[in-house]
Amino acid sequence: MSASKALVVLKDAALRPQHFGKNIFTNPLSLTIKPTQKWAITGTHKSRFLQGLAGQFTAVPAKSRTYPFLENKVWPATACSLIMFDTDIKPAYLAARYEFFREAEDADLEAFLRSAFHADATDMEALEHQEKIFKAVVERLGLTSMLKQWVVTLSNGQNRRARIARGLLKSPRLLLADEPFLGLDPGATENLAKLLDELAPNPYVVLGLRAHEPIPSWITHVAVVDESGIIDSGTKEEVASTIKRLIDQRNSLSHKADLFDFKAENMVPPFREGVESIIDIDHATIKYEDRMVINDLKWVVKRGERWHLRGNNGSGKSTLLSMLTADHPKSWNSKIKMFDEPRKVGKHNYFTINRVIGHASPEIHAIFPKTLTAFQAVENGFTVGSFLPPSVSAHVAGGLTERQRVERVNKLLEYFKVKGETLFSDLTLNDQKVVLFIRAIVRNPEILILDEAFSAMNDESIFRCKKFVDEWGGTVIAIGHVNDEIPRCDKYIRLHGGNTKPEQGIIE
Ligand SMILES: Nc1ncnc2c1ncn2[C@@H]1O[C@H](COP(=O)(O)OP(=O)(O)OP(=O)(O)O)[C@@H](O)[C@H]1O
Repeated sequence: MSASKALVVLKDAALRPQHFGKNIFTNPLSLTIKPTQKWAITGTHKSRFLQGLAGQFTAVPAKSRTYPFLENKVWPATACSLIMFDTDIKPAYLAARYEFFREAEDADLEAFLRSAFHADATDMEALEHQEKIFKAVVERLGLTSMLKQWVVTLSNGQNRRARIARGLLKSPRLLLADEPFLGLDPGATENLAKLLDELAPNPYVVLGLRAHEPIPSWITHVAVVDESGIIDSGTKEEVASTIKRLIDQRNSLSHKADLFDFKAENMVPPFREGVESIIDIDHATIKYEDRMVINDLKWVVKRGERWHLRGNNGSGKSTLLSMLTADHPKSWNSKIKMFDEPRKVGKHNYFTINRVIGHASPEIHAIFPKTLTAFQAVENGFTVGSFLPPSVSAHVAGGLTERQRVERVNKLLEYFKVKGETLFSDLTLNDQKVVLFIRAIVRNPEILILDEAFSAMNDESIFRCKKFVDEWGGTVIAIGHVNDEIPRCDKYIRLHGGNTKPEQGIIE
């Protein structure tokens, strides 16, 4: 391998799913990625472009996409590793995550990571090398203390880091990481950005970033891609004005009149006479074996309040929400009051609790039945429970007639521009997230829980969803590491894992 040979050369290339299929980009693509350059790809079609760089899709004509740095017999699609987070969410079953017995096929983190190694590496030198890389990658990604933990119990941010680690342990020659920082807290983002900078040439790295995401300082070149193809490419400085234009377009969306034409008719949040607090948690603590995750939490949520639940990856945010939604075994605790009533087995059950909650989260997305149409998926929001398929959860809530329910589903789908007859699996990632958001609000819940609900949505959808939640007057608890991707909140609670008590305050 010559260190001076280009990594990827596209020369008037058309990319197609199959040889005779339709071109993915309207215009032919030309771009050369040199080993001395560090590229980021951005724009609306960056993920498809990254797939093309990773050797997926057919390039027409055949020689229009080449990998000069690879030896002749190396197959590009195996030498290049593409990590995409948006389409491949952890398939953790909500409740199973917190249960204490495991299925035989569950793996601990160490086994999961080691499965990346080639089984044929048997000589001592190769094995020693593997161990060295294993230790370095695990340490750099802050995973050492979790090696014996079941993969399914990792938090979202920890799970992402685990998957990047596994991608690196496969020893690709070129690593393409699409939105690797999504869902990571600022500290984890900084560490990962530093690691990705230092890796080249083992492997070379290309990033996929959203236009408004900060570009790491070490990125030297950027390509901006939309459905037509590459609209600009060059050094970071050369494309700065194109990126600014994209960000300006995004910001101007909030002023578009047609975004505000939806009236949340009949969706005035229910009111309970004489009820003081919606949620009242009185000094609760949660431990996994000896490890404290939630430390002495005292939290009162009043009607109509909007809370931003903050904290680093692994600080206990999802654990807290799972207590509220009765997905956690410790949810049955009289220290948790809802509507001034302490939770009691016999008096409350999973369905009575979730009847008042609308919930969208990455976990629900991961286990959501993909064979429903968008209409059925939203309608499923009238059945109580965060994950059960409609045939199982027959508890219908919402106080509407069937006709009114159908009308509301159709109106919401229309407002959010999603076609009801499309299969959930055929929707774009953006539309899947939108459908899950509508599913959470369709029943007009008393408490709306939005756990990273807007992340990976496009700008227009984020504006529409935020606008909707801002107009709707119910109680909201939102999680999101990026401020742009949460609705307006007036209070925050910050969790610190087991080390320090949670802190609370007003958002100015
Ligand atoms: N069953 C379990 N056994 C042991 N540890 C667990 C278990 N379930 C969760 N954890 C740990 O509890 C901690 C809190 O996880 P949680 O998912 O609540 O974090 P989070 O704040 O939501 O993180 P993120 O921002 O990454 O989504 C993590 O360190 C996680 O690894």
